[in-house]
Amino acid sequence: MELTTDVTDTYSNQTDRNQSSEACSRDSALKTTVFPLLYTILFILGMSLNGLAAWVFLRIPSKSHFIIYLKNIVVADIIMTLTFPFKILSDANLATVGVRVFVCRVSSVLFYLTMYISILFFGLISIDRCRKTMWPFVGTNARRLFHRKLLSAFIWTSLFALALPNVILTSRRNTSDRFKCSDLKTDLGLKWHELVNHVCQVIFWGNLVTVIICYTLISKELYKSYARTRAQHEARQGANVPHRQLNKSSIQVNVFLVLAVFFVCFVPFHFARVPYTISQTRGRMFNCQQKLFFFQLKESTLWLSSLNSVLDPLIYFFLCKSFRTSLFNTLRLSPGRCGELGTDSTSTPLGNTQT
Ligand SMILES: Nc1ncnc2c1ncn2[C@@H]1O[C@H](COP(=O)(O)OP(=O)(O)O)[C@@H](O)[C@H]1O
Repeated sequence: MELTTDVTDTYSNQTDRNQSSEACSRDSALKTTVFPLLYTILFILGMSLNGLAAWVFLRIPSKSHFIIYLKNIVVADIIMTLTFPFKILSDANLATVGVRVFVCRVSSVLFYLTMYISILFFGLISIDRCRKTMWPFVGTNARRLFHRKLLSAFIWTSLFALALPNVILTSRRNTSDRFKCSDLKTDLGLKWHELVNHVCQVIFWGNLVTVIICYTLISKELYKSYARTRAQHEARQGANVPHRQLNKSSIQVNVFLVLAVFFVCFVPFHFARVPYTISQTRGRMFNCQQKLFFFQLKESTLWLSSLNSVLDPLIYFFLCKSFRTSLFNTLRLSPGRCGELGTDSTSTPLGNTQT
């Protein structure tokens, strides 16, 4: 009798575990179908738009800080886009174990590396746009341009050095075919993974504050300049000037493009990342349902971050006049009304730059 009860208990425990591991399996339709489809769209758009952007930027000399930063973002976006096919295959369960290990060890690490490189260069772009707005007549010279190139190399090298241990310390053999990236990490690897995520949170929130401060200063400066121009115009004509209104709204859209991209793409991920990293490194604090929830939240917001690689080319188009001109020349198109985006005198110091 006792034996029967024991066996029944063991059986029901086993069944519970199986049921709960099924309920907690990551292999939902969201992971295996929806995200692979969404990433395929991003891959096609990202390769086309960033390929075109790289081709255009190759024709533009690095004559300003702004262009140097944008070129760095194009390179980061292309590398990020190239990691998507591995993620698609792995998430859709179409990849071999070897490819899934490669995703954990190399391609995901490259993905995050390029994401934080883009975030850092966005911060630098905001500072540069702010400087241009406050001191529009201060130019640059070869020495300063060289310093910006050195700074770019420093950013790539230091983020690479920070991410490299995530590759090296993902060295444990998988014991089953169903494994998570954290299962492949050594104890030190898990600690490093947590540390890197904390550092990356600091990088992100630091840059977000920088972008907000810079664009608030830019908006103020622009408004002053707009009010001045409008007053001069009204003094001359003594009437309302509707076409100015149109220019003002186009300026504001451009000013807030960088901010909007930053908020939509990166803020949700950085909120979701905190509990997910804790669930990876201190697993006992959560049950498997909670872990699954944090994973799905992280994956959904990660897609928004990946969307950044497709939205960046829009930023080049709207904020960089040299890019637009070179693009229209390359495609042998007439700029039409788009040429006006960067020629509005009130917007010259802003993002809508001649550089
Ligand atoms: N901010 C980061 N910088 C560099 N590498 C990272 C970063 N965040 C995670 N990684 C690495 O990317 C790989 C995938 O991590 P993660 O997305 O957390 O795992 P999972 O795909 O299992 O959810 C791991 O090797 C991890 O250490």
